[in-house]
Amino acid sequence: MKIFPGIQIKQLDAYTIEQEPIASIDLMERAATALTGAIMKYRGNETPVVVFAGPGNNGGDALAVSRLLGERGYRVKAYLFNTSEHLSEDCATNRDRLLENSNVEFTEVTSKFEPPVLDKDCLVIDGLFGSGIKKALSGGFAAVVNYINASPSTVVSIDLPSGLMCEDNTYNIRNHIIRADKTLSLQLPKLSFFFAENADYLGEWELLDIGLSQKGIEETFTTWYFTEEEDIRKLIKPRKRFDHKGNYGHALLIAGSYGMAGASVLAAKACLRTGAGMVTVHAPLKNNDILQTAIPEAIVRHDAHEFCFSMPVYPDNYTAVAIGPGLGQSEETATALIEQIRLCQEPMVLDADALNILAVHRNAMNSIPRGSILTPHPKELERLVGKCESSFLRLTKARDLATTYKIFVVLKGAYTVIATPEGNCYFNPTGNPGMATAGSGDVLTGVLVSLLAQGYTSEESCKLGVYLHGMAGDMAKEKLGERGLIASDIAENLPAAWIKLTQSID
Ligand SMILES: NC(=O)C1=CN([C@@H]2O[C@H](COP(=O)(O)OP(=O)(O)OC[C@H]3O[C@@H](n4cnc5c(N)ncnc54)[C@H](OP(=O)(O)O)[C@@H]3O)[C@@H](O)[C@H]2O)[C@H](O)CC1
Ligand SMILES: [K+]
Repeated sequence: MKIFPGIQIKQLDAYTIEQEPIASIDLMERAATALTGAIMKYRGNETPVVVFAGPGNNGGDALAVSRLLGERGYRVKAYLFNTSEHLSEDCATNRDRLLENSNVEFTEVTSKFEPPVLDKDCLVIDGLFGSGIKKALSGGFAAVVNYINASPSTVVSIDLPSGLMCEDNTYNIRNHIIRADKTLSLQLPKLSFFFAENADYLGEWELLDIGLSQKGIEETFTTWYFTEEEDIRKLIKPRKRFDHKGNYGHALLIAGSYGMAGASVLAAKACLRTGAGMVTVHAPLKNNDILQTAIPEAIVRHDAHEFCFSMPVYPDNYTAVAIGPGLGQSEETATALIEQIRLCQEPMVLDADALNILAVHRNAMNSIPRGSILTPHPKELERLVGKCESSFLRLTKARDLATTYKIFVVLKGAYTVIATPEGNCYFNPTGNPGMATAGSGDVLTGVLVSLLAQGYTSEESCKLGVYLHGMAGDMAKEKLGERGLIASDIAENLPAAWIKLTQSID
């Protein structure tokens, strides 16, 4: 699914109006009908409703929703803020429709505003502003936002919480943004929905189909995408009757210093559970027994060093290489890592301490094979690119890193985002807060190198791997809940995630 900037949403709106064709006011009515349906599912008509409408089309939607809810037996009070005596055409038409023929208690606010009582049982519909704002709310509008936020009422926002911008909110005024319980967004998600610092404003968000032109959506350029299950299913390669383990690659995992053997166990297990034909773990001597006992399916290759990685591995015997989980950052390890990167010519996976070492030895970034996959969490990314003031700026820097070095950057978190060497960004929908637990990233590294070893391209491996990892976490959550979930559970649930993803394929 594509994610468009606000300006392109406006163009798409205009394109739909022209191409379908449909009158602008009728498109608004279609949006209002979808919104009304979703609100009716959320709260029955015993709930008193107070609507706050702004002067633009977001306000127009809100006034149309007021009328439709009124027709469906809801008790509705609607306030239209027309303080600069200028309404969008469709907003004005909806005001007139509301005045003409409805049981809605309507107030047009032109100067002084006497706020209504907003109690716990009341549902507030926030239609002050949507995708049309360009700067932070201020003055009277900020006061209304504060009044709504201070109330105990449940708040549903139309399209976006008023005051939140579609993309960059780095310099927005945070307490001038509506804190919604639910956001009903029209047709497509907005970029700002994917950023942690906006979660409390959005509440739960849901998309409503308002029939914007599919052709328009297909033809409109974007670099931002929200991955859907059907995109992922298309990537999966079938397995054939006469296949043998040689067909599914041999992954090399360089991981786990002494005391961190668990990282290599988790990654190796995940690598096997994702379907690699063979897995070799290169580990310090001291970790041999742990690995051989914990994961008998893996081959263990011994470093000359007892405690850490010190000896680069010739990569030609392997289909794909991953390095980093639990590796440590000693000087010997750093030197070996840099040499390892130089030896590798094919895309590799770099995670955890490999990234921390690269942050200190920036020159080595130039030796990373094109198409390699880096999997930083936000702190690791910041060590590589410097401090980021907001998630939007962090995304921009992750993308710059990907395009500069022609690599894939998998920035981990809720909605893990994959930045490609071409500068595209794919947000992943699967996963849950239970996965915020030690070792979760090691499992992802194992999944990614497994897919690379099986012959998936780097881009396919990132999209499929991140999705599968999140799905395994979601399946683990179904059985265990979020709090007690640990990284091994993610690895253990990879087979179940594969089964779910390949239903109707295998
Ligand atoms: N394609 C769709 O998804 C559809 C969306 N619809 C709805 O339309 C809105 C977007 O409507 P738009 O009129 O473009 O924008 P807004 O309603 O958000 O606000 C515009 C008005 O607000 C004024 N404004 C802007 N910033 C501020 C501010 N910081 N303080 C005060 N006032 C502000 C702006 O004034 P200008 O002087 O800048 O013109 C406008 O008056 C979308 O979110 C959906 O809800 C359609 O209904 C269906 C199709
Ligand atoms: K809104």
